[in-house]
Amino acid sequence: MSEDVPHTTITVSVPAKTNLTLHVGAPRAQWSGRHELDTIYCAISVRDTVTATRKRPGSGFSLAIDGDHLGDLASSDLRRNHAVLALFALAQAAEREPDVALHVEKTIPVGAGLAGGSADAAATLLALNTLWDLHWPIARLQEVAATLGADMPFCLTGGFARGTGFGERIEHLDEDCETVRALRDRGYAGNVLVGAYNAQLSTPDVYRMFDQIGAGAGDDNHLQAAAIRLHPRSGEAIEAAIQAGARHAFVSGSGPSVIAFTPTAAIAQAVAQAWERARLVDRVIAAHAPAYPHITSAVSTSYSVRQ
Ligand SMILES: C[C@@](CO)(OP(=O)(O)O)[C@H](O)COP(=O)(O)OP(=O)(O)OC[C@H]1O[C@@H](n2ccc(N)nc2=O)[C@H](O)[C@@H]1O
Ligand SMILES: Nc1ncnc2c1ncn2[C@@H]1O[C@H](COP(=O)(O)OP(=O)(O)O)[C@@H](O)[C@H]1O
Repeated sequence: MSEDVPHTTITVSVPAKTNLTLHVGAPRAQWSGRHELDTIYCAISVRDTVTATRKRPGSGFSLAIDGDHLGDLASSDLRRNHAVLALFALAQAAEREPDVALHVEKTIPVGAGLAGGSADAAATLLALNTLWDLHWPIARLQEVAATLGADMPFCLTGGFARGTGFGERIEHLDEDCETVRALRDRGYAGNVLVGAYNAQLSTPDVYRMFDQIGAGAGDDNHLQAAAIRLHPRSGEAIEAAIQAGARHAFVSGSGPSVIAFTPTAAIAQAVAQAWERARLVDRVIAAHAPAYPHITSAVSTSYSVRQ
C-alpha cells in the first residue's frame, strides 16, 4: 500500500550585500572579539538562488551547490556551509527535523566581501519559513540569523539598512526616508559594476590587518586600507574606476571585490574597459542597487511513499 506525501519545493532568490559606509570601532570581549560597527548596508542584484525541497521523514538533509566560481566552497565541508547551518539553526528553533534537500545556485563571488554565505543562509531561512508553514515575522527570523553571522540579519530584508552592534542590530531604511533620499542624491543607487576576483580574502584576516594599520584617511569603508594591503589589485581598480568617471568606487566590506556606481551607460563602459584592459579585475558583473530577496516559486506536487 502507498501513501501520497506532499512534495513541496520553495525557491528563494537573494541579493548580495555591500556596505556604503563601514565605520569600525574597537573589538569587544562580550562579542568574542568582534568589532563594534556602524554601517549602511545596501543589497545589490548579484543573486544566489536557494531551493528547499521536503524529503522523506528521517532521511536527513542534502546539499547540492552549482556555480562557475565556487572558490573554496568546492572543497569545503558541506555541514559547515552557511545554508546548512541556517537549516539546522531554524530546525532547532522551530523544533522541526532537517529532512530537507537544499540546492544552492551561486553567482555571488565567494569570499568577496559580498556576504554570499550570509545571503544563502538568509535565503534558506526564508524558504523554510514557507516550506514548514511557520510564517514567522522577519524579526523572529533575524533573531535566528544573528546567531549565525553579523550580516545575516540584513540579508533577510535587503534594500538599505543601518547596522550597529557587531553588525547584527538592523534598522531597516524605508525607500522614502530621509537617509535613503540623501543616499540617492549622493549617487548611491542605480547601476553598479562589481569588480570580482578569483582570489578570496578571509574576513578575520582583514579585521586583524585593520587592527594593525587602521582606516585609510577619508575612507568611508574603514576596512578598505586593510583589504588593499592584502589585495593591492583592489586599490588599482578603485583608482581606475574613479578616473573613468565612476561616482563612487570602494572595496565591498572586507573585500576583495570592488563596487563602482556608474550613473550613465558611457561611464559603465569606460569603467569596464579600464578594468579589463589593464586586467585590474578577473570578472566584471553588472548589477543595480538596491535589491531585495524574493520567493520565486512554490511548487506542490506529491509522491507516493510505499508503506
Ligand atoms: C566585514 C563584513 C561587513 O558587513 O562583511 P563581509 O565584507 O565580510 O561580507 C562583516 O562585518 C563580516 O561579518 P561576519 O559575516 O560575521 O564575518 P565572518 O566572515 O563570519 O567572520 C567572522 C570574523 O570576522 C571578524 N569580525 C566580524 C564582524 C565584526 N563586527 N567584527 C569582527 O572582528 C571576527 O574575527 C569574526 O570571528
Ligand atoms: N553558501 C556559502 N556561500 C559562500 N561562502 C560560504 C557559504 N558557506 C560557507 N561559506 C564560506 O564562508 C566564507 C566567506 O564567504 P562569503 O560569505 O562568500 O564571503 P564574505 O564573508 O567575504 O562576504 C568562505 O570561506 C566560504 O567558504
